[in-house]
Amino acid sequence: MRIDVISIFPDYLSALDISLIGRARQDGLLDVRVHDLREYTHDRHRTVDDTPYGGGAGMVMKPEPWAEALEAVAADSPVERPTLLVPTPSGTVFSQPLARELAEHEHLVFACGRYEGIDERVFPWAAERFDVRLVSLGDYVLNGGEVAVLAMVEAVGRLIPGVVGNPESLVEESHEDGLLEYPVYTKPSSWRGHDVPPVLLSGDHGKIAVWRRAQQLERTRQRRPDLLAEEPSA
Ligand SMILES: COc1cc(COC(=O)c2cn[nH]c2)cc(-c2cccnc2)c1
Repeated sequence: MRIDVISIFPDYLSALDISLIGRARQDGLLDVRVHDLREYTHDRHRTVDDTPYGGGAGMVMKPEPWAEALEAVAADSPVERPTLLVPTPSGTVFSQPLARELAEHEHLVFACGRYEGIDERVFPWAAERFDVRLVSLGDYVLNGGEVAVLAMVEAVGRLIPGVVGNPESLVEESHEDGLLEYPVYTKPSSWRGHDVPPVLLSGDHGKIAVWRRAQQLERTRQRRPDLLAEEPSA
């Protein structure tokens, strides 16, 4: 998979050089390229933003640098229509199913917005060449999309075969089956007056599986009842 990230703070993405994603890049499983949006400006001050039409506080990212950066990325894309992902509070919610879908794509391009956002006209313009997805990581506002991109690249990258050493560890995990994960424990079995639930020391794998599923349901009921909400019957 090829991943391109466009940002005015490319160094923010240096976390992609280390750990799991860094190793996957060294192993040739991921081709990650980070681009400085300012390389696509032509004025002395390398301007990427301007005041908002209609007034209001803050600044808006100019469309032209984005168009030139996206054209450059599309020019040597391995596919006809790369997927353009734009982290924004006004996007559809990112999820494990979406991460699984994106892990099948050949070329992902991430646009990191800053300021109050990107000129809205960039998205219909980009839609001629890209499959444009505005994606939210949650109902809060960050100063820029970089942190969200790091999260999404990790969520998607770890699903690519070979990136995670033991693919078994990808099966039983939070949200994979729509429920929160069960509690986990390791040695010592008694720690500062807190003991590991005895069932986990029983060696009875059937009972352990039942206990774990019950824990998942209880946790999900307590912390994320929305995940259990019944789909409205059609
Ligand atoms: C592309 O346009 C953006 C992107 C971002 C960065 O992403 C997030 O904040 C985010 C992504 N999932 N959850 C939060 C922030 C704004 C923004 C909007 C209003 C005021 N201030 C900033 C606009």
